[in-house]
Amino acid sequence: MTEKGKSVWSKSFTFKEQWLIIKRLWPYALQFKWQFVIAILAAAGLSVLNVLLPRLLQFYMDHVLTNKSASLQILLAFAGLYFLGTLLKAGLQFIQSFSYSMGAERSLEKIRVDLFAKLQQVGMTFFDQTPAGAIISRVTNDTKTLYNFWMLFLSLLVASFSIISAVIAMWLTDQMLTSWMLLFLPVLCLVIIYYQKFSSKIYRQMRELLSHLNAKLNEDLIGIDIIQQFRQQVRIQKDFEKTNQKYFQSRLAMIKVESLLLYPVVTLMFLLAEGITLAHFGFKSQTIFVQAGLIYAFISYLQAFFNPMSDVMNYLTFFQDGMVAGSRIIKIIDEPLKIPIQNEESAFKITNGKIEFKHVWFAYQPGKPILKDISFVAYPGQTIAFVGQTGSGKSSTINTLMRFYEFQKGSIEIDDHNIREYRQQELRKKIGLVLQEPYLFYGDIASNIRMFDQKMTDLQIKQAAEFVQADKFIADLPETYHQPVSERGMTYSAGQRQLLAFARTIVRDPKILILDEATANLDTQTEKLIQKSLAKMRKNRTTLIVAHRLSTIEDADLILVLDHGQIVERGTHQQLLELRGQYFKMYQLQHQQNK
Ligand SMILES: Nc1ncnc2c1ncn2[C@@H]1O[C@H](COP(=O)(O)OP(=O)(O)OP(=O)(O)O)[C@@H](O)[C@H]1O
Repeated sequence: MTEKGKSVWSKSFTFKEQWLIIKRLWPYALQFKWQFVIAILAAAGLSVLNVLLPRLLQFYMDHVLTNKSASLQILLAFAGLYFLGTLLKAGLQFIQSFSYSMGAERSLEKIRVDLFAKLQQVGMTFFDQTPAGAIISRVTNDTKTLYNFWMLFLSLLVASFSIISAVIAMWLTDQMLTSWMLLFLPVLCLVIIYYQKFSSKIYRQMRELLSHLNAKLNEDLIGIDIIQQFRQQVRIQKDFEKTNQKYFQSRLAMIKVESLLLYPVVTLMFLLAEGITLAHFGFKSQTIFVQAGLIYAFISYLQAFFNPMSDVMNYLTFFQDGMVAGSRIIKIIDEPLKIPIQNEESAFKITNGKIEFKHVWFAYQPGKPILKDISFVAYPGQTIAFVGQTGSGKSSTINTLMRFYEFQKGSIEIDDHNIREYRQQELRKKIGLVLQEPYLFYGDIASNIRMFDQKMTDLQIKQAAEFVQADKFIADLPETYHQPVSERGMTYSAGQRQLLAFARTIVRDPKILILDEATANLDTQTEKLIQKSLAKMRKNRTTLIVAHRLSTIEDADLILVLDHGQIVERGTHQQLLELRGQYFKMYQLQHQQNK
């Protein structure tokens, strides 16, 4: 739903907008043009066969069956010919459906790849502004919707071929009756338009309710611990049942509309046309002899004329959806890159790990500075700690150094070179970042340390685990380094997950280490254990630590106290205590709490 409560699915597009969307999606289809061309040729062949086969039967009924002197060979020849024709029809049907679906699926696969590639480049700002659920929906649901949109084109083509060939065949059989049948065309168009309007509305409601159901499910699963803690299960269950019931009702409405209108209306018109045909030939037979085969053939042409209409009606329901899905996909593909630019030609290497912030200003949103005039130097091997109230800008300082976001004023230097002068790969390789909540991937312990770098040896992984003292808990696991990890590693304790994150970082031997509240989620006992690993990791590395618990950073070479994005105090633990300012107050407060 949009902010005004109006659904995105009801967005209407002007003809120009629709044309632009189709024009943008067109190149994806063009890449698989041969699949589509083959499918179209098969569709054309099918429509020709659909009129040739009844013609053959007509001849058989009127000239062979009625001819008593026809030999068995002729009868068999007709049977064989009809059988071959039917076989060819089945073959063409297969080619049409298979080739078109392949082309459609391939083009959608390409769209998904492009979308994913774009998501890797758009930068953090995009993710701040776009909910994860919406992005997942773009890559999965919207591309799936486009499949039906592609199928609409096929159904329109098949219907056009079918109508043209049927009308030609009917015209050659009986011109007057064909003229009457042509009167059905505007009626059919009206039925299609009416059905499309009606069914699209219900379909849209159905989609909204489904996304509502998905969102509910997502929220309920993510917040399951809070739900249980606050004993909200019954309310949540009832809520879910209500949403589910609404969705069921909308599905029911859709099923009713489809069952009532989709096929029966076209069948009804076909029956009417059939009745007119029989009446027409009945009257005609009063004056001239009418052959039975001719009537059969004409009715078969009528089938070819009416049958594809149900498919067109069915797929037209997805037209609006296809437009919405297409426009949203294009929006991501066209999203301007917000990732900070690095000099990818540069050969600079980070060798010492000196970091210098010079009067850095940074804002997530224009005009709202979060970091104001930040300056400090971290000499190689030193540990610098950032402390301050929540929201004071500690993590934002790290975000600018990690180049997740572009800062606006001042400069950041590493080993006396502008940070923009390093290749992104060099920065990512030489700066190790450990966050408060480590993310473990589906796989096993080893793959989570290796981070899918196949060049890394098992020995390196073991050494890294030993270094951070993760080896002890790994040795106790039934499958040690091959113990499976699933569901973001939720079967491991917070401390174990953090040790794995340390091992994963240290195995890459970074020159600079950044710990953003890396021990905040741990109990004091585990934290003490982990501090030992951290002390080893920090040796010979420039380390920036963001911490709430001041006891963990007392030994830092420099402590920076941030307040509303500014450094308000700086010094060692001892110096800051003597200063009796903000740091002193924070220290006293924590000290009292710990007593
Ligand atoms: N991605 C973002 N987009 C917009 N504003 C943000 C974003 N991240 C943080 N902020 C804002 O920037 C300010 C500083 O946030 P930051 O995370 O740097 O604080 P912090 O000192 O690390 O806080 P904490 O100790 O709670 O982690 C806050 O006002 C916050 O609301």
